[in-house]
Amino acid sequence: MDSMTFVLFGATGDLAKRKIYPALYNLYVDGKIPASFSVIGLGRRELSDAQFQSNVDQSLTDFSRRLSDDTAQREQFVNAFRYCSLNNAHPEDYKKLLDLVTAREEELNIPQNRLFYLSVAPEFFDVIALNINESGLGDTTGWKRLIIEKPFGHDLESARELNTNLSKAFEEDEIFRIDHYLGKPMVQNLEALKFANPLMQGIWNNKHIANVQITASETVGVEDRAGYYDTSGAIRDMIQNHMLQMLMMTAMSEPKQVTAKDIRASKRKVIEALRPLDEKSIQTDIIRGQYSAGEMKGTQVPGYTSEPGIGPDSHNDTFVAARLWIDDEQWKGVPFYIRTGKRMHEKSTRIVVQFKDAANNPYAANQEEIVPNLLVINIGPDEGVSLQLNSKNPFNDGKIGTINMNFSASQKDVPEAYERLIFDALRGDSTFFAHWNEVELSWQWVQPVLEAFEANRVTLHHYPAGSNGPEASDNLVAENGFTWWLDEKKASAANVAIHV
Ligand SMILES: NC(=O)C1=CN([C@@H]2O[C@H](COP(=O)(O)OP(=O)(O)OC[C@H]3O[C@@H](n4cnc5c(N)ncnc54)[C@H](OP(=O)(O)O)[C@@H]3O)[C@@H](O)[C@H]2O)C=CC1
Ligand SMILES: O=C1O[C@H](COP(=O)(O)O)[C@@H](O)[C@H](O)[C@H]1O
Repeated sequence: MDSMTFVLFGATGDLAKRKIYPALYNLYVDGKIPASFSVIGLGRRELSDAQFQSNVDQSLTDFSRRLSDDTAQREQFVNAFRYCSLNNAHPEDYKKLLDLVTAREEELNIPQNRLFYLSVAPEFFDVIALNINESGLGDTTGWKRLIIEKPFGHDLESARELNTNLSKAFEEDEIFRIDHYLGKPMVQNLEALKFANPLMQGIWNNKHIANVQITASETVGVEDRAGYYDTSGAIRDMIQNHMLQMLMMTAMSEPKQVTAKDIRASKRKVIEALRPLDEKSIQTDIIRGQYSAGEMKGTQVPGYTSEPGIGPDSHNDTFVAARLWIDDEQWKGVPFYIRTGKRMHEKSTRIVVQFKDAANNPYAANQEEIVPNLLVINIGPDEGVSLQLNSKNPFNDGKIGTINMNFSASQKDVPEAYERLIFDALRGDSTFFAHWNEVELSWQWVQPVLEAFEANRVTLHHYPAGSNGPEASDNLVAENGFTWWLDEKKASAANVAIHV
């Protein structure tokens, strides 16, 4: 691993303290970052190095998944941090930053390898890249890389504009666009599950698969992010990025080799083959929802429009379900359903693959109940895979019953998504970062939906907090003769479609 300088914009922010410092620390403890490294934290407020180091240390106490007993090691880690007060929009501040970065490189005698991490609001992404370029910070004799947080644009046009601006300062292979779902172990495991097992490889197609369901349900509501979420909604917050990324990872065909280039090429083929939505299919294949007041684990919670910071007339989507079609030979005729929502019954991210029924089922004549074979990939909070099969039940006169073969992947102390992703960026492996083509094509698919939502041309279904979303989402899968698998509890209260 190359020695390097980690330049962190937004070093006094929430993400830095909750995710980035603990991730760096755990990598350090595991010997996964170079012995000689320097971190330069940036923010507008004035802090001394000692104050900054103490804040970093506190964030480890508060958020690290583990703390080493070795206090000398922790001290050494924190000593690598320096702080520089900088306003993202002030070019003169970048000169000061360049001086500090260079001085530290000389002091530590390390090459000019610089990783710039933009943990700041998206409106700063362009201006920071521009200033890095113009100040000379980007003129290194080593490598330079940029890690950029979401959201990558607000719509297709702004994403393209952002990309054009970033590419004036960084090449595509220097840009690491974070989608933290790509850092989740079971999402990363999808390729191995499919391609390292001939059993799966042979049946991963429309001859054997009836439908695929990808769910990311959350129990939390808007929390304290009203300003961001009310202008984003589930469609931008989850569908454009995490959900489409999971769809690409699930549907992609075998890459030539297990390299970033080939995996990304396979993913790109999926998103390219995604059937575009027209006005008619937006009406039939997209379900928009918003939570109303309801009960979560015995506690009454307010509806979305009564949340702090949200106006009573908000039409924002807190739930989206969609039916997608991948128009290629492998997936022709197989519906892919995706859905995500806040204030739902349970926190669960999972992929359920339902296999087709056998063409000839000799047990049908005996009127025995044969259930579909299901492959369930649990992404979180529990991680694992289970396969639902039919089998004779010795305790029930040898009648056919359902068995589940379970593999639980949950382990204590596994690296978190940010840890894996930062480690990959440090070693220049972009496999689990979103390539610009994927981001652009995702926005392209989503764009007509954004416009239809904004013009209020899609029914907004209200679902009670604590339910599995609007009934319309159940109907979406029922139309093809399916049901959402593994929904523990159906909404008891009626769902109401209120207006168009
Ligand atoms: N928090 C989270 O869980 C997640 C966050 N993200 C993304 O990460 C990014 C950062 O989020 P988060 O940490 O929550 O944001 P915060 O609002 O907590 O932090 C923002 C940071 O930006 C700095 N900042 C703000 N304005 C300026 C400026 N003009 N010049 C220099 N620095 C400035 C602030 O420092 P100071 O006040 O000292 O100027 C602070 O360090 C965003 O893009 C967000 O969408 C993505 C996923 C999850
Ligand atoms: O990116 C985001 O993801 C979280 C859900 O992430 P998870 O890892 O807990 O599944 C979501 O709550 C948030 O709104 C969104 O911005």
